[in-house]
Amino acid sequence: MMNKKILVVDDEINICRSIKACLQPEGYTVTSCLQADKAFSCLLDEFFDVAIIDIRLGKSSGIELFKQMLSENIATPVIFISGNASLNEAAQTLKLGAYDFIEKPFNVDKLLVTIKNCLDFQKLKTRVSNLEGAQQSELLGEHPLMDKLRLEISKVAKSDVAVLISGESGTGKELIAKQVHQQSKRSDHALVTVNCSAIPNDLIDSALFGHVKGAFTGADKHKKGFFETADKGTLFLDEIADMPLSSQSSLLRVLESNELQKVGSDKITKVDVRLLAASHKDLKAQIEQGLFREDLFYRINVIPIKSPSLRERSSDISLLVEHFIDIICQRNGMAIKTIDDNCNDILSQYAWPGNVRELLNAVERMIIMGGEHLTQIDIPEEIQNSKLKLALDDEQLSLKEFKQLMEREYLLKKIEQYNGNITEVAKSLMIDRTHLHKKLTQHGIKRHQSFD
Ligand SMILES: Nc1ncnc2c1ncn2[C@@H]1O[C@H](COP(=O)(O)OP(=O)(O)OP(=O)(O)O)[C@@H](O)[C@H]1O
Repeated sequence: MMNKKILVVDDEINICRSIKACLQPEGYTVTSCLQADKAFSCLLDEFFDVAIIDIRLGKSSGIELFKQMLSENIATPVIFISGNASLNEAAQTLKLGAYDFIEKPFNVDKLLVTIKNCLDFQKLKTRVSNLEGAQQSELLGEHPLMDKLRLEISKVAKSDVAVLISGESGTGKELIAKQVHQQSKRSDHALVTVNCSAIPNDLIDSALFGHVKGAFTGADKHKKGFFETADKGTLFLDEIADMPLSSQSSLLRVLESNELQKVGSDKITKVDVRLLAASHKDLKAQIEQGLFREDLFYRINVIPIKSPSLRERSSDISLLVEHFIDIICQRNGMAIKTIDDNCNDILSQYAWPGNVRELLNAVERMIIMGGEHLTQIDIPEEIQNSKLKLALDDEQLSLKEFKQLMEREYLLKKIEQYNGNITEVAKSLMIDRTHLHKKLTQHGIKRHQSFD
């Protein structure tokens, strides 16, 4: 049984009946509607794999219904049917993005083939967008901790259990969730990502479970929640520690029963969702402070995965930098820039509190502001300054080495301050230009393109 859901919208009851009679024996579940407004509320309430809509619906129009669907981001593909529509109207439906148009009276085989092609096309579209997503969501790193992480991902992807991804901010928790989804049997369906900290507390329930029209002030239409959008796919709840306690109870109920009630409704809707969650906060500490429900913690933490900080795998920094240079230059239509080897030493010594996200931003800044060959002076100041702090803390450093290091850092800072203008730098340091050039050679500071 293929169990695909089809919505038929036609104001002639006999057409609805005859389409139902052809589709049901083929394993389709068919819902019929005689009016556009009823059809629209069905589409808001439930997910359909295909909608078959008549262009002329008594007083209303199938094309208007389709426009309403587009404005609500209802992604159900539409096949239009009509016995008396003009060529112009047929062309209009296709232009708006309908999958196909069939003229009435149609033969059963033609309808069945069109539905099957439409379903195949949808499947292909999801695959292509997943593949595109997979390309952008490659987890880079050759450190053994990354090999371990990739192995864990491939194992959990084969199961359907809840996974809790922990790790500092910017370590790639969202990428891990994408990988788990893409490698799982749910990859032909949606991965819905929700950042719980970005939704106001009083709207979380309606965002997750949906609401019906009039459920609260401002609820002027029915709305599907993230759970229903993720039906048959994966729901990734990022920053789950920020979810209020009352919503945590509702979430637990839904996870245990696989059923939900929209806010303001007593109708029960079945959902089939795999849950992934992430937090950079320590959930055990949150439980102790009474901020997170212990029973929910056990429900979402069936398998824990830890995303390592960049500090723990600093040997991966040069590889990440090269990759980011390639993608950022390509994205901005620039020739690929090169980078000095000693930049990697400096970048590897920094603590990276914002992890890979901070590294990505730093490289982006260096590319935008720097020349064709990136050198130490292109590295953002706060990262350079951290080197001074490290030097001060380094008990192995001799006075001579410390003085050399300070001198080098000071020269770089001045060069940046005067945009590489050597005459100005020499003047500010109260030495002559020849002396300054000698110092630069001695410290291996290369001439930047904007030097004089
Ligand atoms: N191993 C990696 N390889 C390539 N890119 C990575 C890697 N880890 C993280 N990134 C990139 O770093 C950025 C931040 O990653 P992501 O959003 O997944 O982190 P996060 O842990 O979910 O952060 P937060 O806790 O703030 O939500 C993204 O642009 C992501 O593509």
